[in-house]
Amino acid sequence: TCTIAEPVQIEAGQPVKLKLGEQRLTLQCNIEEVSVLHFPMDIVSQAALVDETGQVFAPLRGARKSFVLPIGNYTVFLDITASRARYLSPQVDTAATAQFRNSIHLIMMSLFTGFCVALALYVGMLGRSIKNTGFYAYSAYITCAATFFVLQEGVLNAVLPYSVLLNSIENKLLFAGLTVVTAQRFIDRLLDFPTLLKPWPRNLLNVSALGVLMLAVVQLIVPFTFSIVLSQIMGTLTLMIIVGIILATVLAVKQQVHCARLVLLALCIMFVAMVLRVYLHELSPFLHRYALIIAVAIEALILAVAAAEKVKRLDEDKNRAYRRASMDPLCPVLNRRGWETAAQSVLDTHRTDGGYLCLIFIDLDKFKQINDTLGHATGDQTLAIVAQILNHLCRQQDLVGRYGGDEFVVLALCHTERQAERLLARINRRFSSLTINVDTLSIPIEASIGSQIVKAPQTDLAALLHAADMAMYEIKRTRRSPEVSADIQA
Ligand SMILES: Nc1nc2c(ncn2[C@@H]2O[C@H](COP(=O)(O)OP(=O)(O)OP(=O)(O)O)[C@@H](O)[C@H]2O)c(=O)[nH]1
Repeated sequence: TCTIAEPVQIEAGQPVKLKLGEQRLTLQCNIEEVSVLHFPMDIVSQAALVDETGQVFAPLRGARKSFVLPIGNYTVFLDITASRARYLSPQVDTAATAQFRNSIHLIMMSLFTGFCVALALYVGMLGRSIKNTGFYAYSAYITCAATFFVLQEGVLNAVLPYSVLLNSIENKLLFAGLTVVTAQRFIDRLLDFPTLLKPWPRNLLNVSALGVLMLAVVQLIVPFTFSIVLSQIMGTLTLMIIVGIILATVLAVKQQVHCARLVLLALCIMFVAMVLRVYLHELSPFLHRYALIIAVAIEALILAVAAAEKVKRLDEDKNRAYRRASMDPLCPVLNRRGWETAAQSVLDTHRTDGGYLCLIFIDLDKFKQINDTLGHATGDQTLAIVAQILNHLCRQQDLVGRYGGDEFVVLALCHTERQAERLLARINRRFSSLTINVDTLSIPIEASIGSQIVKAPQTDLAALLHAADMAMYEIKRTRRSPEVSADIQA
C-alpha cells in the first residue's frame, strides 16, 4: 500500500488538488511486491521522485510518468511542477498490472491513431476526386483531433521521454483550437450553413471558431498566468460553439438537409460520452479512460460516412446537370454539343489506346413529308422512336446523338475492323426495312447512311464528320428517285 501523507492524508489513487508551480507530495509506502507509481503528464510539466537520502528514482519510459517502487517500508517525495491548479491521481500498481495497462494503452491509442489517419486520407481523397476542398477540412479536423489525443495521452513519451514540446499544455491547447476551427469549417460546408443559417448566426460561429484559434495561438506566447486565463476563455467559447453547432444541426434535420441526421447522431455520441465519462469510473475504469477516444473514433466514422454520402449526392447532381445540358430535349440521345464533347474524348482515347473508330451519319429520307402529311407531333414521335432504335442497335459505350433535324450520328470505338463493320451492317440492315408505329399509324422509314471506319489517330472531329456526311450524301444521291414514294398507311 501507499498513502499520500502530505499535503493531504489520502490513499494513492485518490485525487490530490495541485497548486500552480512547484510543490512536494510526501508518500508513505509499504510495498510488498515491486510496484510502479504512475500518473498522467497532462497538467504536470516536471516530476521527480526522491527518497529521504535525496536519491533520485529513475523514471520508466511510457505514456504516463512512472517510477519503480522497490519492496520495503519507506517515505518518498514526489517533486512536481504543475501547469494548472487541478486534481492529480498518482496511482500505485504492481509492476505486472502497470505493464499490462501500459500495453493496453498503447494498443488503444495505436488503433485510434491508425483509424483516424485512414479516415482522414479516405475523405481527403474523396474531396480531391470531386475537386471540393471543403472535404479537406474533415481531414484537417480528424488529424488535429488525433494529434490532440496523442499528445494528451502522452503516447509519444514512450519514444521521446521528457520532451517539453510534447507535454506542454499550451501545445495541446493549440491542437484543441485547431480541432475546433476545422470541425466548424467542415460541418459548415457539409450541412451548407451559408444557405441554412441567417448571416448573423453563421458569422457568429465563424468568428467564435477563429477566436478560439487566435486564443490558442496567443496563449503559446504570453506569460504563463495570462495563458491560464486565455485557456479558460477558450474553453467557454468552445462550449458555446458546440452548442451553436448542435442547434444549427437540429435546424438542418428539421429542414431535411442531406446528412444532417448523421451529423446530429455523431454530435450526440460525443456529447453523451463527454457527460457520461465522469460517471463511468465506478462502472468500468476501462470505459472511464477510453470512452472519449472511442466516441471520437465513432464520430469520425459517422462523419466520414456523411462526407461520402455528400460526395455521392454532389456527384449525382453534377451528372444530372451534365446530362440535362447534353441530352436532346426530344430524343433519348445526346444533343449536338453533348455528342461533340463526348466524341472528342473518344478520339483522345483512340489516340492513346488504338483500335478502330466507326463514325456513322444517318439522315432520314423524305422526313419533311411525314411532317407535312401526318403533322409535326407525329414527326416528333417518329424522331424519338428512331433514336430509341439506334440506342438498341449500339452498345452502351457507343455515342448516339441527334446532330440536327432528322440527322443522327453514332461514334463507336471498336477493337477490330470487323466489329466496326458489324455495327454498321446492323444499322444498315435495320433501316433497310423499317416501319415504325406511331399511335395507329404504320410509318415506313428510310434513311441514307454514310460512314467512316478509320484506324489512324484522329485529331479533327469536324473533318471526320465531314467525310461521313459526304459519304451519306453520295448514298442519298444514288437512292433519290424522282417520285415521292413514302407509303404511309393509316
Ligand atoms: N417533327 C419535327 N420535324 C423536324 C424537327 N427538326 C427538323 N424537322 C424537319 O425535318 C425536315 C428535315 O429536312 P430535310 O432533311 O432537308 O428533308 P427531308 O424531307 O428529310 O429530305 P431528304 O433528307 O433530302 O430526304 C424539315 O422539314 C424540318 O422541318 C423536329 O424536331 N421535329
